Amino acid sequence: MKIGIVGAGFVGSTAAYAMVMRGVGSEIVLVDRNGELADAQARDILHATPFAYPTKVRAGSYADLDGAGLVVLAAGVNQKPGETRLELLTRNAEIFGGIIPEVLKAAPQTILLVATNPVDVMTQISTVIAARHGVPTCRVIGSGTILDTARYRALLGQHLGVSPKSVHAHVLGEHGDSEVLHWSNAEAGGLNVAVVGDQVGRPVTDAVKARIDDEVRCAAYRIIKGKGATWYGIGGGLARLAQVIANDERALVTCSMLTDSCLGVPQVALSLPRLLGAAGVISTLTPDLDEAEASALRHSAEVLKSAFDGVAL
Ligand SMILES: NC(=O)C1=CN([C@@H]2O[C@H](COP(=O)(O)OP(=O)(O)OC[C@H]3O[C@@H](n4cnc5c(N)ncnc54)[C@H](O)[C@@H]3O)[C@@H](O)[C@H]2O)C=CC1
Ligand SMILES: CC(=O)C(=O)O
Repeated sequence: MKIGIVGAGFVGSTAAYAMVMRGVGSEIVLVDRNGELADAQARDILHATPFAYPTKVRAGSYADLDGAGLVVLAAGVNQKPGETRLELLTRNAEIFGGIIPEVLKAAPQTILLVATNPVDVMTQISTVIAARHGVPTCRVIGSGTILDTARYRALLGQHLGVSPKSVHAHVLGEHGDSEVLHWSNAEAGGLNVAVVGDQVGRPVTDAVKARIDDEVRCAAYRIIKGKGATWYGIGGGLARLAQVIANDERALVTCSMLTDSCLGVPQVALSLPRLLGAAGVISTLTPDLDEAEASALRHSAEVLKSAFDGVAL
């Protein structure tokens, strides 16, 4: 599959590198308004292919996205220290208004995978713009909480002394401050993590849960304070989503998509467990939430809905 990436900064270039390392895609085209940057990133990543897979990597224009099965959107501004994702909305919405028609002119059949923040609202904006070009909702996906879910699994795995690959736990709702860690059904080895914690002598106490919640929810703020931006986690997450789509895996992932109704909040893009394959999102699962989790997810949906409603499109 040919993959386009618009925005060759930290996130876009790391996604391309992670795709090359995983052998995802046969060709990757990097597009950026800074053509010199896109060209330099493409050359640098191409030079890693002998150590990975023989992917063709190059910089290009929008016209070079012709025939792409997937286009990742990672263009726009990122957060400065202390800034929230939602504070980026006005600037990035304007940028997407220009980018999406160009992408769809070259690749009308593509799946759009949005990474730019605030990713859920940007996904909803992209869905509205793409619909004007005949693109169905299921082909406009946001990376959503793929990254937060990875952070949650990594930290839970670390606490339990268990591989994060054996931990099945999800972050739902906004990729952002109102996100919901789904504790009541977090599992490892088919058992609730609370039971696993007791059995391996590493109890998942309320204090442990509070620490993991804080580390997941505030991860971006802390990393941005230390190094200015985040890129490895999301780069890995975008490459994994691309792999699921390219291989028609029908994997269950937490990603964002415009959703008809979430706990009574209509027409909002947010993350829920979704079945993903070559055609995009095939179906969405309804998570089994306790009362507090349901209330937190409804609040998250309301935050996102109100942010989207404030955008002029
Ligand atoms: N969804 C997620 O989990 C994550 C999302 N992000 C978001 O990804 C976005 C990109 O972040 P970084 O790569 O760190 O920023 P960056 O500044 O390194 O890269 C952004 C790139 O977009 C390009 N760009 C800007 N306007 C453009 C336009 N109109 N057309 C083409 N290219 C354009 C810039 O030239 C720049 O190279 C930000 O919104 C950031 O918040 C970052 C980390 C995780
Ligand atoms: C920047 C961002 O969205 C993250 O690292 O979660």
